[in-house]
Amino acid sequence: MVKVTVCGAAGGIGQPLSLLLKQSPLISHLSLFDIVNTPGVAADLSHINSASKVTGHVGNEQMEDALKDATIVVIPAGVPRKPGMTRDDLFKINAGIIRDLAVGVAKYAPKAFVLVISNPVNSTVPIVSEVFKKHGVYDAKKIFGVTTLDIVRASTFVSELINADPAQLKVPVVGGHSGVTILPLLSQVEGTNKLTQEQVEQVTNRIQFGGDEVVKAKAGTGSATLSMAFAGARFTLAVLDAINGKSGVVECTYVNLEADAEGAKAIKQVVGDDVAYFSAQVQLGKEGVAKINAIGSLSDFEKKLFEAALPELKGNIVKGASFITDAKL
Ligand SMILES: NC(=O)c1ccc[n+]([C@@H]2O[C@H](COP(=O)([O-])OP(=O)(O)OC[C@H]3O[C@@H](n4cnc5c(N)ncnc54)[C@H](O)[C@@H]3O)[C@@H](O)[C@H]2O)c1
Ligand SMILES: O=C(O)C[C@H](O)C(=O)O
Repeated sequence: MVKVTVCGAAGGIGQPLSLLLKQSPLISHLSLFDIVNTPGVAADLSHINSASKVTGHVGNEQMEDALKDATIVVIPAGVPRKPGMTRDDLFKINAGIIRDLAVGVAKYAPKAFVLVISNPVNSTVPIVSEVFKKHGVYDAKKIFGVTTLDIVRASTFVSELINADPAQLKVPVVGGHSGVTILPLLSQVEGTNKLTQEQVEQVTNRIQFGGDEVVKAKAGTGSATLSMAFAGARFTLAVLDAINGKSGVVECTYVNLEADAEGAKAIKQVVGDDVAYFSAQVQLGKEGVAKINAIGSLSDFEKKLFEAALPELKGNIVKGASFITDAKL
């Protein structure tokens, strides 16, 4: 039995993400949790003729049923940005939402893989980790920040410039998931040597601030939902493939570097010892993180991007972790 629980399943991301997951034969039970509307969403999805069972659960009293025995918990719960806001501006509302959901997962599905979509990802992932530590159920190999949308955007934007197939083009994007902490490694992509430095800088900026493009276009009604659902489903299905024993599953994702001590050593040589979380190319296995790949070679331009990213990333990590470590649960 493979149960996947989506927390925030009635939302802008949650609904299309659940639709995409309903189509997967790898899932036998799709459990939809939210503070509103999941019975309706579940009834609607349950008419789709794929084999999985769909259940809807609303509010804290139904949280245990929603979560128990889950193999994977995907979390797109919380508030999205409006124009003019940074992702960090969401911390004051979303930190508490993520903490409470993490407490539920730690109690009712302590062995689940946790896939965190809610922003600010750079801080919400440390929040989940610290809650799990407090409950004595922490496994760094199983807690992931979903940065797949950055990868999806990078494939789209770069392929337009080098005339490649966006579905096949792989562009590593490492670091974190907000503005300058998003680090696209274009120098590692075949075909980008024909780009001018100006093109490299422009497309890097577009990948780093792609989220703002959508927030601005949606003009106060939210942020990326459909592309995020696509990206979230891709990452969830990659994790499921790895759980099912498929080899060679590699995705960029934001993890605690403790998840792989050897991999961490190589990454810390580049980013310093005091960066606890980093999005890197991660080999996924049955138990979660199997190996964190090295960052690889960087151009001089990319080295400068790293310098700009690290202070903000470190601050975001400390802010998230201390929200739990400095509080009485
Ligand atoms: N990681 C990424 O790349 C990425 C991409 C896009 C959006 N996001 C983030 O995802 C989050 C959700 O975005 P959205 O557009 O779907 O927002 P939304 O407002 O449309 O949906 C959020 C849902 O969360 C639910 N919710 C609120 N508190 C909850 C709780 N305590 N338990 C369960 N559910 C709860 C709401 O009822 C709502 O249905 C935002 O924080 C946004 O910034 C992240
Ligand atoms: O930009 C946002 O706030 C949502 C998301 O993180 C994104 O990258 O689209």
